[in-house]
Amino acid sequence: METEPAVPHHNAPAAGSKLGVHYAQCFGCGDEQEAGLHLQSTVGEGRTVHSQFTVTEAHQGAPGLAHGGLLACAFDEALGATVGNLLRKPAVTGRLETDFRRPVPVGSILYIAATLDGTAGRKIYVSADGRLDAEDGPIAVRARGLFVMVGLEHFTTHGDPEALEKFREAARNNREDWNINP
Ligand SMILES: CCCCCCCCCC(=O)SCCNC(=O)CCNC(=O)[C@H](O)C(C)(C)COP(=O)(O)OP(=O)(O)OC[C@H]1O[C@@H](n2cnc3c(N)ncnc32)[C@H](O)[C@@H]1OP(=O)(O)O
Repeated sequence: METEPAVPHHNAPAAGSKLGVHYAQCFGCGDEQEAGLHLQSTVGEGRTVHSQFTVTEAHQGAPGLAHGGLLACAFDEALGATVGNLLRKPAVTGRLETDFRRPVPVGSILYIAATLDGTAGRKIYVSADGRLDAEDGPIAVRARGLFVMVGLEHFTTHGDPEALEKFREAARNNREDWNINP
């Protein structure tokens, strides 16, 4: 199947829009996860979303350094926020590839710039660079993701329906026109 350019949904938030928490219990962005990443995202120009988070002591692998799996989590969240908010269709991570290029110390801020690269049927290709301490800082991590569009039954069948209602409530509060159905 040929890959096509990803076209943002006509109701996708405009460049400059800050994206809210999509689910309070989400480890990536939730405000009810004390040790979570508290990733904050803003829509950029074109098909991009800019996210950032501060690496804390709760995020360590080696002493004083971020855990690689946790950095992968940050990219999963940043790429997922890009897919979800720009395409406004439910999708889940099918594949996530990460290149760790530099250590990421506790106290640093990781700036993640993600771009929708294309779609092919239900598949969505997205990639991101994570830079240290500034939007133009040195690249510490790069990631590529494949997300797969799913129906709402993915979450009702495999997840917690009550939690899903919380998710939908948060989505309604963030943007009333969120279209959760693919
Ligand atoms: C505003 C919202 C913000 C949200 C942010 C959230 C960020 C966090 C996102 C996540 O972490 S989601 C949780 C982690 N992911 C999962 O739990 C997904 C678990 N996997 C599944 O449920 C299924 O495997 C999946 C839905 C991904 C695919 O199963 P399906 O049966 O629906 O589809 P299928 O297996 O036929 O695959 C569809 C296409 O994707 C391709 N595909 C699926 N998984 C792949 C893979 N891993 N690598 C390469 N290709 C893959 C597959 O080959 C196929 O390609 P073709 O259409 O060309 O044939």
